[in-house]
Amino acid sequence: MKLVLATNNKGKVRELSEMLVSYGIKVLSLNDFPQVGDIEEDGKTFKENAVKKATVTAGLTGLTALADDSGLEVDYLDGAPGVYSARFAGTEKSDSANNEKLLNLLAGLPPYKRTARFQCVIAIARPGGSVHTVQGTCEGVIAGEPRGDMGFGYDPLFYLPEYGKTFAEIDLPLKNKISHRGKALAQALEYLSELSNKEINRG
Ligand SMILES: O=c1nc[nH]c2c1ncn2[C@H]1C[C@H](O)[C@@H](COP(=O)(O)OP(=O)(O)OP(=O)(O)O)O1
Ligand SMILES: [Mg+2]
Repeated sequence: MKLVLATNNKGKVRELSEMLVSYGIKVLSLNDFPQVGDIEEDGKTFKENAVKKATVTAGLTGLTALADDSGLEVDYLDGAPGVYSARFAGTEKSDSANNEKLLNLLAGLPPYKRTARFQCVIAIARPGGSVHTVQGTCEGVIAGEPRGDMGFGYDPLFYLPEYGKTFAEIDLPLKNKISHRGKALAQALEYLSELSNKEINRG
């Protein structure tokens, strides 16, 4: 089975590919399809954005497309940055500027008030028009300073009390096991295996 990842985020591509390839799925990226330009993320929810990115990509490539819309919800900020996580500090989408803005907004706040969660909605769209969505969540605490250099985005600030580490301090297989994206993708893989079984049975 062939799947095109409807994302321009290299960190997501790395994490999604690692799991998909181990299931024998052939993974293509938007680099292979320049005709899919920038897709405006104008939805109010992760689900709306994921569905849009997957549907547009499936339509323009003629292949099954998988999109991920994700973000960080910080309780003290009433769920911000949420769907605006990528553009938190401006439209140029800088991870370091986003992290700095988040740290400044939480300056002096004790750990028990720094609770947060990552959300991920994965949408799988087929060229015929059908779309399936799944979601995953991962709870954590916003650290007082960045730690670690693995991962991407807000990983250096996303601290997991059970592990005593941030997402940027754990390796990719462990992150995929416990992360919002890994949990959503596990369900997406179940759906994909049902799809490919159906296709095989249809001959
Ligand atoms: O595991 C994660 N570890 C750290 N940060 C993360 C993670 N998962 C999402 N995030 C952050 C990155 C970005 O600030 C926003 C996603 O925004 P989102 O629009 O879904 O992705 P994006 O614009 O980077 O790429 P694209 O839309 O092409 O898939 O949440
Ligand atoms: Mg985006």
